[in-house]
Amino acid sequence: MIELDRAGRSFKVKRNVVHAVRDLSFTVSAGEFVGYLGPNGAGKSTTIKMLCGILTPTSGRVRVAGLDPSRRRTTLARRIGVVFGQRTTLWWDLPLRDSFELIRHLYRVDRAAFAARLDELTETLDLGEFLRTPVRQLSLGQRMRGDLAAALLHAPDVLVLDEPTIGLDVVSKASIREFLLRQNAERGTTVLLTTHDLGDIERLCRRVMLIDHGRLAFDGTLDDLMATAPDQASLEEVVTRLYTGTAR
Ligand SMILES: Nc1ncnc2c1ncn2[C@@H]1O[C@H](COP(=O)(O)OP(=O)(O)OP(=O)(O)O)[C@@H](O)[C@H]1O
Repeated sequence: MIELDRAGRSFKVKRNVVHAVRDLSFTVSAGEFVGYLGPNGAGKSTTIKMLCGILTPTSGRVRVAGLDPSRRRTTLARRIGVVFGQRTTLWWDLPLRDSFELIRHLYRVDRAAFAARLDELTETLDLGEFLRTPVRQLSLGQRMRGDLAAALLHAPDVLVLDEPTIGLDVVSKASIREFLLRQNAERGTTVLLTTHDLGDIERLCRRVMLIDHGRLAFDGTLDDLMATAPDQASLEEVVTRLYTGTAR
């Protein structure tokens, strides 16, 4: 479902070249739920932007649902849902329901399919109480649930999440995690999750990829990841060792 073959992306900054992502190869199969970890500045957001076609790779090849994201961005938009936890894709002054209606038009979702999907998402994400509330009046947790619904209204095959639980309290996090697990298990949605919250990884991901300085530093199961450190180490300790290079 997601395929990177020696993908790279660099940026020219004044006279220097920043290699945000280099020589990155991995495959995510349909139905997988994969955690994508890495320290600040490792290249996670750059990877995600290449996956949704916002950035074109400067080398190598990227495919999502068989499509070249930067060339087929509009076609791909029907197959992929993206949530950037730090930013909203909703219209700030509009009631949540109106944002969803605009998204229905943008994605040309059939009216009946949209109504059914919205009912389902309203129930599973518990949106009923604030569907008529302008987005700017929503709490962070409510807004995040709205953003998740917006990313899934067109029933995409792939969901890419960039820090979807950032700033949320434990109860809101738990309900979003529960929702994502169900979305993956019941609908078979492929999920790539970027997060600095290791609780998200422990609760949701069987497979973990770790990127550091733009390169893939680990790709395996959560158990394999834990096995890189001595017994009894917590996930936080394991990841810290990898980030600081003591395990390499
Ligand atoms: N548009 C840009 N122009 C120049 N440099 C960039 C640009 N976008 C990203 N970079 C650089 O590329 C590197 C990777 O950045 P990226 O945002 O992908 O990291 P990240 O892993 O998402 O980090 P964080 O966890 O802090 O969000 C960083 O050194 C960053 O400064």
